[in-house]
Amino acid sequence: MKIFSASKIREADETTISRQGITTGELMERAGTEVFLWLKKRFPDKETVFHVFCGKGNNGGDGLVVARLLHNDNYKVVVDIVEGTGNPSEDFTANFEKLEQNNLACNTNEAYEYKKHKIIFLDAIFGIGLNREVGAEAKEAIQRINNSAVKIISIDVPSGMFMDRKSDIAVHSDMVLTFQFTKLAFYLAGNCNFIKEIKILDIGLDKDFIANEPTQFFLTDRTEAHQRYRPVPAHAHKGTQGHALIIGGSYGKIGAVTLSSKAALKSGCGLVTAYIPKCGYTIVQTAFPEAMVLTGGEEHINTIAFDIEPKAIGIGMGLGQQPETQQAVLEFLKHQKTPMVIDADALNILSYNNEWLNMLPENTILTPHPKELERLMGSWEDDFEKMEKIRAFAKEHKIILVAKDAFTIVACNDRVHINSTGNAGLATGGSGDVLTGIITGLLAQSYSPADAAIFGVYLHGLAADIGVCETSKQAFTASDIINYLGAAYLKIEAEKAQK
Ligand SMILES: NC(=O)C1=CN([C@@H]2O[C@H](COP(=O)(O)OP(=O)(O)OC[C@H]3O[C@@H](n4cnc5c(N)ncnc54)[C@H](OP(=O)(O)O)[C@@H]3O)[C@@H](O)[C@H]2O)[C@@H](O)CC1
Ligand SMILES: [K+]
Repeated sequence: MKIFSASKIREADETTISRQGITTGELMERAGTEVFLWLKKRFPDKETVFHVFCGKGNNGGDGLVVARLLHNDNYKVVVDIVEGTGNPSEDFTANFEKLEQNNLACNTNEAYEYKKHKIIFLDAIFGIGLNREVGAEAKEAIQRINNSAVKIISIDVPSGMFMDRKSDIAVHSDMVLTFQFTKLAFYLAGNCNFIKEIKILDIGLDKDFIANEPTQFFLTDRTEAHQRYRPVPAHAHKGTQGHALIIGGSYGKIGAVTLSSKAALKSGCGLVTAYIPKCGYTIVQTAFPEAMVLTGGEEHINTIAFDIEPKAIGIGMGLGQQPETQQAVLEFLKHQKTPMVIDADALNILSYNNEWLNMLPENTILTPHPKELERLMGSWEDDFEKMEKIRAFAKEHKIILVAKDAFTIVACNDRVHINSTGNAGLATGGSGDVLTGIITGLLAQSYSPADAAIFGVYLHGLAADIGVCETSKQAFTASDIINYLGAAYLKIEAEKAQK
């Protein structure tokens, strides 16, 4: 799914108004109606109290439409107009007047007499139009909302959240009902406390505009993942499903390479060879009998040489950074032409030898976690700068960068893809090793590097989303990601079949 900037969303808005021959007020009525219908379905109990906090712009206007529709549908509605939210917009004023005509008064300071669990706060103070720091009055309203113990639903965006820069204060939403497009700011690490759940409401913006307007940002949602997924061909055999080579491990870190190798095979490739130091030989052969094993070095890898022809290579997991290992990795990378995923210690070795980055084959995939990312490309001021640096770094070195985070980012071909699956259960040792294994396994199955990275990250997160429902987040381990890969594939197959 495309992610547009606030100014592009305004363009979509204007194009829709002109092509569909409607007014801005009619579009606002449509947007408010979608919110109303969603709320009505989710909260059918007419005793529910909706306390709507409105700013004076169009986000506040949306809030007023919702308030009126709820009121006319016999819900209990309380409306507060928040001061210090700019000059009233035309459509805000029109809807404010309609509210009076419908006998719904604002700012009545009405005390709730209702049971607490039936109160819902609707946040319509600011939307995508926030363009300066929030002033004292609006801040107070935001704090009041946040300090409440009730369910908070934001219209379009959590009020106070900037679309293009770091936000210091914003509503902490349980649910954001956002119009037509998801927003980039929702996925940034610094904003993760502001949103628990996102629901995109279709408000019928112009389809041609959405299809044709270019953007650099995409959300890897279900549709996007389905497009990249390649089912196993009916005539497949282990020779056609690709051979993955996983290089890594050192004394005490053989688990990393074992996890990675298992994940590669479970992602669907035909054969897996693990290239490890001799100290891991019995461990890998015993823990993972499906793998073939090659060795180089005793307790750490000191040479990388083999006579097999893998279709993809994953390197770095548990490798260590002994000088001999570093030398072996650099020598190895110098001659590589095979599609490759570089992770962990192999990435660190590359960061100390930055000039090597340009020698990597085009579209080599790098999978750093935040610390490794910083070592590779330097630090960043905020999430927006980080995103921009990632995009530019991938472009400059003609590589694919998989920046692991709560919402993992894949930068390739001057585009940024934000993953939508995964959860805090993935914050566990070895989950990165598993991801590298999955992506290598997909590469071996002839996925393009971009598809392997984007779909691999999605699949990894989906396995965790399915898994934690049975294991809990606390008890979820990297091995569970591998165990639930099958369920993730089955879910994707079932969703595709439903279409
Ligand atoms: N496009 C769509 O798909 C549709 C969009 N719709 C809705 O419109 C929303 C965008 O509305 P919006 O442009 O009126 O801006 P909004 O966020 O309400 O802010 C209000 C105004 O406040 C001001 N202001 C800014 N910062 C401030 C501050 N710190 N402190 C005080 N004031 C501040 C600033 O005005 P200024 O003072 O700069 O003139 C700004 O314009 C969008 O999120 C969605 O809900 C739907 O109705 C229809 C379909
Ligand atoms: K809002």
